[in-house]
Amino acid sequence: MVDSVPAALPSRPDPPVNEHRSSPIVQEVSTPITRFGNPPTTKPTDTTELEDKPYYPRVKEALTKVFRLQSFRTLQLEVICDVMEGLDVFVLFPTGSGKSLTFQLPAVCQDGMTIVVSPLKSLILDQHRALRALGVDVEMLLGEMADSQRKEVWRRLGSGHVPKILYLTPERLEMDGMRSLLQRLQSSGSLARFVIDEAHLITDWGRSFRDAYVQLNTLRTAYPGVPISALTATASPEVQGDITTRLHLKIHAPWKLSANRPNLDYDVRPKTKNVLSEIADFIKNNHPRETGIIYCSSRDKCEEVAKVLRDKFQLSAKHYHAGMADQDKAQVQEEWSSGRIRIIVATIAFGMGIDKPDVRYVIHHSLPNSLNGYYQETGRGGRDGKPAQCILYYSTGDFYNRLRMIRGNPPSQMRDAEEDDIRRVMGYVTNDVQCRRAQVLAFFHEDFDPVHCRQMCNNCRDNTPCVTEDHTADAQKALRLFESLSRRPRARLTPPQFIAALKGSKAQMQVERGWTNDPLHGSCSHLSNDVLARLIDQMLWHNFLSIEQVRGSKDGYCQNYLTVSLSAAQPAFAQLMPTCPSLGPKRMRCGEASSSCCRSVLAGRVEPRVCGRQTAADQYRTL
Ligand SMILES: Nc1ncnc2c1ncn2[C@@H]1O[C@H](COP(=O)(O)OP(=O)(O)OP(=O)(O)O)[C@@H](O)[C@H]1O
Repeated sequence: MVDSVPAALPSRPDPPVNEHRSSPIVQEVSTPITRFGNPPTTKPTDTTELEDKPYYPRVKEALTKVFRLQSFRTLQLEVICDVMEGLDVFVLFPTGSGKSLTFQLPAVCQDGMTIVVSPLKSLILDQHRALRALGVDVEMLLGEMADSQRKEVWRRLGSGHVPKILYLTPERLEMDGMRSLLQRLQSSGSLARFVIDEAHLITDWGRSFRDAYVQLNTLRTAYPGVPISALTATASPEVQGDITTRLHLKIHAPWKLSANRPNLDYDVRPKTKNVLSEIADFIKNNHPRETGIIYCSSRDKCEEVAKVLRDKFQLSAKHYHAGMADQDKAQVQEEWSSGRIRIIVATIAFGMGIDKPDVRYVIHHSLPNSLNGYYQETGRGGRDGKPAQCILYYSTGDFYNRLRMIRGNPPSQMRDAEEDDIRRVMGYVTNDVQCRRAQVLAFFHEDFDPVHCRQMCNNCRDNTPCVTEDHTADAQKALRLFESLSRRPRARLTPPQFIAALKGSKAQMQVERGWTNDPLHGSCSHLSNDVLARLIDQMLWHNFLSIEQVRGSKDGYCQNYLTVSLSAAQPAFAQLMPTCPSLGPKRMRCGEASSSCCRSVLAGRVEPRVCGRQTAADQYRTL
């Protein structure tokens, strides 16, 4: 069983107030140009101007006295001033950068109530508890609350003595009575603002039919004049546009910081059958006493991995997934947060709202579902600003499993988008040339100069020279041969049989089936098996070919057969250029593919070109 949508999590324990409140991440985010080179997307203003604002003394006092923080992080004050002036704001800051303060602090300083719409019970419980610990007048409305508690909150809301902040899920906002109550509060001037936390879900869960998030598009018309804040760590320009339109935000542009997390080290490794002992060695050698997260794609896998780490490698690991009882989840999360267990092996149900500062590694035992998810999941690491390692293990098998799962659903736009997501992930993991950080950031349409990666990814650390070889013509011949062979009787081809046909094999079955008579049989005999296997993989990941699984009637085992998805004759083919740069101990001359070819990317949207030697950064553009 797989956890696809983050399910409600139990709360985590009270954060102490607060040993990481002036954590080094402040430095990192606030000095991006000098220390990390990558400038924030919105230029910080000269804050002396903002310090002249009439409300500044109140704001500054709240920062130190209520929130017990010493200074603002980059752009926090700018956003807070907009909020104090009753403007809509769209805050696009990376994970762990301190978005919450941009609405919590003004809420404390302003008259009226700020309503915070948040997707997960765990996020709500957590922020509610942390704010109460700071002495802020905050309430929440959750389905799971005791009747008496809920009634008390309703009574407060009805009496006009409203709290400064009210947290609820989007579904609560839709419930009977809530709209009329809020309209009454609005007419009495008691409604200060709506805040939509994790606003990317308006688009994402719109796709997965979380209707209540989509319904937020009526806030502006139902409560005209009430300002809105939208907050997220991840939104492509399209998603930003979608959020702005759906919420009818009146903004000039989002407040944006670079999504770069400079203290995260990105590493991608092929997954072998020894993956668990590799993981155990990595933990024992590098982080024997530190905390980490291991993400798996299914509930069963989480349980299995945690058990092996415990029983075989004597590591302190427990599993966590949405199939567990609330109480068990709460207990595991508490044990991990407090450091009694060091490793949590989880599905993506464990993610949003996890604010443990000292997570030193995040390992993906299976492929993440999307690059967006990968960014969010790795974003749980290093929230204290200190280095954290992110290792992703990938295998073609995991890709097919995910694809099969997606295709198990009826055709829909969402299914297509999910398929697109996993293909992009494969594009990322197999691009072992371009800076990983640059690839991740490019997904968010952010240009990143790999120089500023400071060798904090496995591609930047790898100095092996490489060349690009243009195999478009070979790929086209291969597809034409495949189309031709698959029109014949008994024409099912497995990938090894197809490679053999491309190499011109005279094996008995190739001859018997008449494949050797095809004029294109053997047309790629000049390529090594490795290069051909990679070419076929590229065509699979980019949907020129697909895999059909057939269960054998005798042994019950599944066999993978290739099928055609996109014909070589289609114009889309020319837009994708499978390339296969090869590795060698010395610089390779163009066209010299070594049989140990093991670095390859598919440079999409790049015009086919003659091969030539260039730097990795010149050669590759983002998919
Ligand atoms: N000005 C500040 N100085 C020091 N610490 C801060 C400051 N602002 C926020 N923090 C701390 O940074 C941590 C992350 O803040 P917050 O939870 O608001 O991040 P976020 O941007 O919402 O991240 P995510 O999107 O991952 O949930 C918290 O522990 C918070 O107390």
